[in-house]
Amino acid sequence: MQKINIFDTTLRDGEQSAGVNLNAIEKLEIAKQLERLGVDIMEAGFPASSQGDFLAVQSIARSIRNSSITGLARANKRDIDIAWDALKDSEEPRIHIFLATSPIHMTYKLRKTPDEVLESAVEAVKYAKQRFSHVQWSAEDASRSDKWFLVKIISEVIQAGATVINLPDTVGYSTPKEYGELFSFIRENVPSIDKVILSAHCHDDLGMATANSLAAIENGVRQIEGTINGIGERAGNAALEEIAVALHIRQDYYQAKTGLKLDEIKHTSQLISKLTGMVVPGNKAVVGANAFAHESGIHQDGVLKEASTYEIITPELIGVASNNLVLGKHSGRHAFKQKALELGFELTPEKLKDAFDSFKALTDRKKEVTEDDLFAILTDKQTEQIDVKTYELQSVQVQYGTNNIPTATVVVKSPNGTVLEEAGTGAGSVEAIYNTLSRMIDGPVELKDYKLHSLGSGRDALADAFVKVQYSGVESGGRGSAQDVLEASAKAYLNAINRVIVHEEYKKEKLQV
Ligand SMILES: CC(=O)SCCNC(=O)CCNC(=O)[C@H](O)C(C)(C)COP(=O)(O)OP(=O)(O)OC[C@H]1O[C@@H](n2cnc3c(N)ncnc32)[C@H](O)[C@@H]1OP(=O)(O)O
Ligand SMILES: CC(C)C(=O)C(=O)O
Ligand SMILES: [Mg+2]
Repeated sequence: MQKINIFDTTLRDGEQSAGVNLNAIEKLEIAKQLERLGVDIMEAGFPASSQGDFLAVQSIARSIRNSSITGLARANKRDIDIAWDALKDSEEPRIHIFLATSPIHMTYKLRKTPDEVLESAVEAVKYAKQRFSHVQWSAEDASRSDKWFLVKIISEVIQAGATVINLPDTVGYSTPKEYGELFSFIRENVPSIDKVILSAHCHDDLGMATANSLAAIENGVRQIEGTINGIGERAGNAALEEIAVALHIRQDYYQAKTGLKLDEIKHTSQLISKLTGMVVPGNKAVVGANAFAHESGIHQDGVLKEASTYEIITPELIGVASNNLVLGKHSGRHAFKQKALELGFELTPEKLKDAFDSFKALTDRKKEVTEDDLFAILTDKQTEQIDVKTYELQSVQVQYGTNNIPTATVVVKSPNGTVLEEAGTGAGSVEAIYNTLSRMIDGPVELKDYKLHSLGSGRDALADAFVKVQYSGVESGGRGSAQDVLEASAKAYLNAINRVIVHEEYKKEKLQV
């Protein structure tokens, strides 16, 4: 059975999804979960792209021990130097250098001749090799590149010291047959190809990212790149959970496996969805809410008689509903802590106490506390920086009538401890709250996006609100969950502002060290 290395780029290419903006604290939480999932390599970011990304990559490189950490760099010395500074404390520092090789990218974007691109690639790999023992080189837009040019440049970067060669389908243009043949061609024509690991990196513009990745495996690729939930630039990257489960279920066909702990998939997917605000579609393969739901009579009849009639994947395989510990009004701290651990949360005693208090408050208002509810509470606590003073919602009240102008009265504790109270109106209840809150915040806030959905099912399901605001020169996303949609909306708005404040403090603290 061939082992396939999983290279997760949720924190780099995944974060390139339009509207997604994770701060360093959230990135570290995701990295810890990716480590639990068992990814072999984690691309933590693009250190030269911003100070925030540099700090995030550095903190991940210093904290994660069971996955290799890498960072992206362009083919220039500055990006490589910055990547080294961010990654040098990791267990096994590795760098990912990319440079486009297609005529269209070389001519119009890089404005370089093929010879100049070849020279830059070789120079960059040689330079990186002076520090990094693992150097991955990617031929950006490989699937639209001239194959003989690829043979030439790959041969030379291998000679310069590259240890992994990645041939991305950058714009999701390739078909499975073509993409597989590209790898066969390279394997046949680059004499030194056995010295390196070949990697595939697919995008989903034509909906073929998973199929293309699997075709690459059939043609000798030993590393697959992708993201959880398939998030990423434009239509996204290949969804790693789909590839890992496909290899597991169709071991008979592929004769290959990954080292992923498949029962961590659901938790990882939920965490990433919650922190990025990118909702997983119900019909999404493997992790969608309906992935194991049988609706029609003939299917239900078949499943009742013998599950394998319509069920090729069990929910337990990916970690859904694996235990019976039900939490409610009468549960205590021990059961709560146990449940938190089962859900993959290791909270400090202080945060665990806060989470327990929120859970108890919820049991007073809600008959049944579901795993989705617990997940929301625990994620909020886990990513909260309790030592930074932020805005705190104390109360929100809205008067609404079909013939009245909605009016909100909001009480908020500001970071300096002052309790502020304001009232304001809006075209709707949420707008009334947001107009009021914006007057209470120090500095202008511009609302860019607002989304609301329910967590789980049932009439007392929690509301989960997601907003995007522009504040202090930064675009920031915020989340809030509560039983009431208006409270969830108010919390999400303040959370977006607080994330900017926390991140500024985090940067100040890290840059002083
Ligand atoms: C396929 C991918 O996913 S690639 C990764 C894409 N990810 C990102 O771009 C996210 C982060 N990016 C950023 O924050 C910014 O683009 C930065 C900080 C990296 C660069 O910002 P700027 O210096 O303002 O440059 P800008 O983004 O406008 O243009 C990119 C420049 O890099 C050059 N470039 C692009 N790819 C490469 C490469 N692989 N190696 C060297 N130079 C490159 C372009 O030709 C252009 O150079 P020019 O200024 O001489 O024309
Ligand atoms: C940086 C490279 C590997 C990339 O993301 C792509 O080509 O899609
Ligand atoms: Mg990509």
